[in-house]
Amino acid sequence: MSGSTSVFNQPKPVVKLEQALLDAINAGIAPYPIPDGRKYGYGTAGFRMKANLGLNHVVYTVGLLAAIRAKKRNATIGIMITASHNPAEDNGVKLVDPMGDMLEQSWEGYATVLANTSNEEMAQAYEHLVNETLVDEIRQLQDRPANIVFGRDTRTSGPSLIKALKAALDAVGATYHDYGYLTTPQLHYMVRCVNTQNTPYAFGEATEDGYYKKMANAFKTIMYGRKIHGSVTADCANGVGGPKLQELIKYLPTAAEGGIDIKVINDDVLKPEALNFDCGADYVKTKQKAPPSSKAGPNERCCSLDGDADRVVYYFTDSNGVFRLLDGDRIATLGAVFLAEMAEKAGLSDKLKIGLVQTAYANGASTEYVEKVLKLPVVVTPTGVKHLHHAAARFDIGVYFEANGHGTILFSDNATKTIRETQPKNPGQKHALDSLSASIDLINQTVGDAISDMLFAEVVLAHKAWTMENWLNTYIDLPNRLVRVEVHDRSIFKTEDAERKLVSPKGAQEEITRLVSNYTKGRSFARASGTEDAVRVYAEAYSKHEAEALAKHVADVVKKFGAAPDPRG
Ligand SMILES: CC(=O)N[C@H]1[C@@H](OP(=O)(O)O)O[C@H](CO)[C@@H](O)[C@@H]1O
Ligand SMILES: [Mg+2]
Repeated sequence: MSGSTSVFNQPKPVVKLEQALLDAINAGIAPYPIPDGRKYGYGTAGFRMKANLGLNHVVYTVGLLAAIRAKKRNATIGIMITASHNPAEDNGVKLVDPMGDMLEQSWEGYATVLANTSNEEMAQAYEHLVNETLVDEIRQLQDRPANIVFGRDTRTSGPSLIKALKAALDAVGATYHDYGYLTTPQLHYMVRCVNTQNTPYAFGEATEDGYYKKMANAFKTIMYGRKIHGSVTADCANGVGGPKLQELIKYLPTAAEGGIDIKVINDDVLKPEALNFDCGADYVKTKQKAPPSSKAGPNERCCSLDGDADRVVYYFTDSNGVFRLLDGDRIATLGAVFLAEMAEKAGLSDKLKIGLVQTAYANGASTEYVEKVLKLPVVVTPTGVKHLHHAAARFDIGVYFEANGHGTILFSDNATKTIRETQPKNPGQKHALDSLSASIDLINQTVGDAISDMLFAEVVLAHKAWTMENWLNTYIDLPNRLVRVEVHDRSIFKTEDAERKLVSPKGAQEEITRLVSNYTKGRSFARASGTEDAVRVYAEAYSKHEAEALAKHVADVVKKFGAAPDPRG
């Protein structure tokens, strides 16, 4: 992109990099020009697009940025190549920061600028970026090693993208480890393990074997003396989660040994076009039905992962043949019930502040259940996992989930220390402390992890001896409706109060508030999507009919305010 480097504060480099390095950067990117007219943006989920629209150019620039970020943080940085629940022909790339969290938001802009830089300007842009980000420390930092680890999902475009990535890392002399196939949360886990090894807060062994062992050991500890009833059918979206779950199963005790019977379906990674097709978490959540391939009978426990295994939802067909979804809100409340109960049994209720974090899309009945029945605080944040993650980190035990099934549970350093150092006074307290301690290891705290979340849900159901019906009956979801409205320019829809109120266009919120007041238990909001060119309208109310009517009326308000300007002026 011509002139792209002008966004950096320093128009002229303060420190000149060696010509050999700049030449290597230019030579490396030569095979990967930006196709005409393409523009890229680092969004909620990194860069994501049809793989053949210049994604290898983008991946190369992500490699360059990762090297700079690794020097800046003096730590290993992760890169994941995946397009999650998107169709097979898409792919994407995102960066993972040292503790296994998402790239710091202030660097997303650098990623976008570099991705939009033309091949001719790449070395110069890299030099500018080094000067911009490594500022005063530049002389020492430039000489620091840069270490990167990366993995990918099963898409056919993966190998060529990895080739572009390696070209970038080789050009700037970074060291790296290629993990091959990994789920997104496994890559996050590896990054945290690498960066914490030989420290008092070591996260684990940075290998797949280490990941499975840590999870399996924690599972055995919590399961002690409990029994999982029946089997769970896990739909793996024909993605990388399939083989990885199969691998984990080898480490887990079987049902006969007091363990778990996981029936893996949709785990065909040899048919690339099958990925996320008519299966997976996104299919089940948006279509509100089981994948057609599912053979599960009435009341049988099922769950679906997405293509990179960072989301999971549960479901079953009840005795009347009605499909019942237990989404992220349900997994969150299930986790909260268990952890609050264990904290109480461990005598730590006063010491551990447990809270739930949701977005405005969480069903109002789940919020009411947590606040009124569980008597735990609920915080609402804007959409996007990074917002939830940060809010959850403010609790001792912070449970966060998006309704779509992406979420995890965070334990603060204080909580971990308290749980691990409290001396039990009786067997009951010991069991509760052991269960809490094992939960810390079972849950992948770096990011939502479908496999770990699934095991945790299974363990909690076993502890409570709950059937799917029992779980469903903890509260009754308010009927709801999500509508997508296409408008002339979605950027005029600006919100406040965790996206629950529109501040612009002027007058729109007043109309929505007036509409909502006509409905029993009515709640509705409109916000611009961060991932699609549309405004989303969510509505819930006491009855299905009312929820649908409210959604339609609010969508009409959005259409009216979002209509194209009158061409006659
Ligand atoms: C209503 C909804 O499900 N929104 C999704 C969707 O965001 P939007 O900004 O609404 O397009 O994609 C995000 C990224 O995957 C995910 O975090 C979020 O939950
Ligand atoms: Mg995903």
